[in-house]
Amino acid sequence: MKILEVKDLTVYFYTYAGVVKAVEKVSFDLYKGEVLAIVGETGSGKSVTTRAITRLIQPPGRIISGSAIYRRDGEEIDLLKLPEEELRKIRGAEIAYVFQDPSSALDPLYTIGYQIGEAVAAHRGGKIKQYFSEAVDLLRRVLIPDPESRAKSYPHQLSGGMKQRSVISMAISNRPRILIADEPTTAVDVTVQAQILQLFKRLKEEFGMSVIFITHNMGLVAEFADRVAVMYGGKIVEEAPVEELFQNPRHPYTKGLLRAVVNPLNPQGRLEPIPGTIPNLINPPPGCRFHPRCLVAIKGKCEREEPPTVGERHKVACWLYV
Ligand SMILES: Nc1ncnc2c1ncn2[C@@H]1O[C@H](COP(=O)(O)OP(=O)(O)OP(=O)(O)O)[C@@H](O)[C@H]1O
Ligand code: NI
Repeated sequence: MKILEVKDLTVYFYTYAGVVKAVEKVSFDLYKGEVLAIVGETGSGKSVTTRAITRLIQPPGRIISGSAIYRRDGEEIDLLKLPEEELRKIRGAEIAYVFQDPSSALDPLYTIGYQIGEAVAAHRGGKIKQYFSEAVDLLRRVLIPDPESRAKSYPHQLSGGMKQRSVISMAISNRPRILIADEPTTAVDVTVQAQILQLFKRLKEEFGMSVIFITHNMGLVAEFADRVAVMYGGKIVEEAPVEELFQNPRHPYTKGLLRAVVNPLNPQGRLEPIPGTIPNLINPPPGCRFHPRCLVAIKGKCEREEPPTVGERHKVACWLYV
């Protein structure tokens, strides 16, 4: 069952240098209870896409067009058209985010327990104090040792990994239906990263939460994702179940990414830049945005016309498959 259906999402940034076409006609689905990974080089539009789902785009950015249909109890809600007041009730509660930098999500002046209580109270009402024991419970859930005393700690008293887990416990405090984790793992080492994703997996199984996670680490994708969307230059170029993508990548860009991963000198499977530079999104290449870097581009075609997306379970946008 689809819980979220993003269609033709387009987001531009109006800068002095020109209009940055950061995300253009991006479509993808999220199913109930699945983990969808979004991968792609820096600047490919992963964060902008996921932030736009609940309209977390600040000026000079603007959502130009598209829809984001959120399905809840038989209801269909277009998040891009919902009045801000109603969207605010969904954002943070039903659709929660964990952002790149855990420190920026925590207030140094308040204890962790207080801040988690605050997150709960914001959506359920009542006094922050009454949620303290729930905060301790949440910290236990994200495997923080000695949660009673941790709840009384201030952010600076915690390690990076602990801070990240505290932020996650805030994000899951209202049992979101969708959790969006934007590189939740860069602040911590790989073992902790894997533990956190393991935790998401458990939450997904426990209460059917759907997860979108953004990462540069293909090892984590292979281990934790059900499906993968690959972004390049503001577009999704390929989308497939995870085993399918690893065994049978179709887009030349995806193939390049995966070649970089099986490199034994790169044991953690981090994405390595493939030859060439990421496109300028003020003047993106015409046709297929990847064509200037593509070793198998079809002359007279790829630099002229944009490839359509074909396929059902395994989607690809490349002229080689049309
Ligand atoms: N405030 C802004 N002003 C102008 N351009 C922006 C702004 N925010 C994002 N962009 C542009 O939008 C594009 C997509 O950025 P985005 O942050 O979504 O990339 P990303 O895939 O998340 O990269 P990373 O892996 O580094 O996090 C980039 O070209 C970026 O320069
Ligand atoms: Ni990002």
